[in-house]
Amino acid sequence: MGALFDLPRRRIAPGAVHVPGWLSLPGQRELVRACRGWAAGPVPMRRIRMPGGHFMSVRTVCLGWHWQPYRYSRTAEDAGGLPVAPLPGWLAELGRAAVAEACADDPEAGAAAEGYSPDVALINFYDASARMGMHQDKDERSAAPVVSLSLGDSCLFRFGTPASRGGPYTDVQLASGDLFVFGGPSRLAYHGVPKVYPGTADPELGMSGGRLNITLRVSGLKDAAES
Ligand SMILES: O=C(O)CCC(=O)C(=O)O
Ligand SMILES: [Fe+2]
Repeated sequence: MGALFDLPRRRIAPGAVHVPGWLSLPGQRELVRACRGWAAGPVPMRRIRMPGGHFMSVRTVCLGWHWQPYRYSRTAEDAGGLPVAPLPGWLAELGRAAVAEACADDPEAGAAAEGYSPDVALINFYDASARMGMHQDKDERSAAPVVSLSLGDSCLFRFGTPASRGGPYTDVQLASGDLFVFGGPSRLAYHGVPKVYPGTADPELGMSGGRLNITLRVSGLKDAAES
């Protein structure tokens, strides 16, 4: 990589890398602005209703493909029925750079990163009391890594293994600007967000509170084979 200096990079599990401070403050501000726009529609940011009837505490809006438990579609049947907004090219490009950054110690994985082409983004907003239970990201039909970008308040991110929801796991603090990539043997690892730390964001960020998380994914889906 042509980085000016080496960012600290922590391997959390095989295929899972945490890069603190990857996004600059101006870069974070730009993403926060973009998230505001996406949250406004055409598909509104909403609480997802789970099959058991309860609603997630996190609010979510999608780009590229709309996710609801447990499938992707091009239209938001559970949120007004409109077509989901496209995933902008610059965001896919950012995802490519993220995978390259995470793989900087691993030339083979780094070469594969050049072909990384995410077509789904989930944008999650956490207020002070929101959290996300342990789950796998497994509705994609691709083994390509998931890229996670954090903005706003810090959180506790719990990262386990693909084998069990119950652990063992590693607890990581994700702060604004942090990158987390999980792929390879960790692609289907259980993970969740048990806690957000209110008031920890830089006031310069332009968020009045809460945490945003953007995950970029490769759906592996084609329009003709929607599921
Ligand atoms: O908010 C996070 O850091 C994780 C989000 C997540 O796991 C998901 O959207 O599937
Ligand atoms: Fe997830």
